[in-house]
Amino acid sequence: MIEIAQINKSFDGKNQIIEDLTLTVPDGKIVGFLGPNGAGKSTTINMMTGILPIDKGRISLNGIDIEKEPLKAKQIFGFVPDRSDIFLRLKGLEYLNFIADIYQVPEEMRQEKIKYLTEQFAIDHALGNYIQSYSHGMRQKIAVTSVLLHDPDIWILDEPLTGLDPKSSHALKQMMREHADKGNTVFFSSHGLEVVEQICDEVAIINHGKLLFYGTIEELQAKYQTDQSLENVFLELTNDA
Ligand SMILES: Nc1ncnc2c1ncn2[C@@H]1O[C@H](COP(=O)(O)OP(=O)(O)OP(=O)(O)O)[C@@H](O)[C@H]1O
Repeated sequence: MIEIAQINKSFDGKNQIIEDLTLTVPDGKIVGFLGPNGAGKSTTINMMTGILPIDKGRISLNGIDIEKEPLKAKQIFGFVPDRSDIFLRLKGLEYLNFIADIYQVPEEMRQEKIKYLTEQFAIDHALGNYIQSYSHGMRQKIAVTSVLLHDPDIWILDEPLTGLDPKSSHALKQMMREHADKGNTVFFSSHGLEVVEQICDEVAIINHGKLLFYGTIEELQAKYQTDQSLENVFLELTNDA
């Protein structure tokens, strides 16, 4: 579970980028995090993962405060950022072993996870090559693999499906479903409303750093008294004009 309680963020001390945002992401569900460009999704995720300090408010992951106990909190979540900066001069397998060392993943589990994940993403054949030689999609896949190696309870994914081919995208969506069905937390940001409609149990919509809606798509439609697609409701909800 992720508990975000009244968080605020400003980069210049004047403009409030995130304002009194409160949101609880429950276990056992896939939750989509939506908002137009610049709404504050990445800023929120960066605070959830301890990359950015929180001006006011608090965030806890499975009850562990990200600012008070950052190392403990970081052991229980896996984070795929929107842009993955990975070590291009390492070979795929070297990189995965490096990350597995950091998280102290036992040898047997490491082998098993690397085999399973890289086969799912069809990059198992390329693990002996330098990451530098990988395509954009392959780099994304190795980044996702590295994040899932230590089997984190909470998955936080910033635009995880961007750049993945249909087969790998399908595999990742399936993994997200299985992970949530086991009672874990999956939280991901996306601009792909069709994907969100397809796999999310609930959605959180923000604009200008404020939460506009949190609930199921059916609840969203009921609230706005419409049976329109998520895309249409989203456009209406985030239309500033
Ligand atoms: N380091 C920073 N310094 C100053 N302003 C920033 C910084 N990072 C983000 N912002 C501003 O904060 C606002 C929210 O940005 P953020 O990246 O969180 O939005 P987003 O919802 O993730 O957008 P996108 O969908 O385009 O990725 C934007 O107006 C952005 O310009």
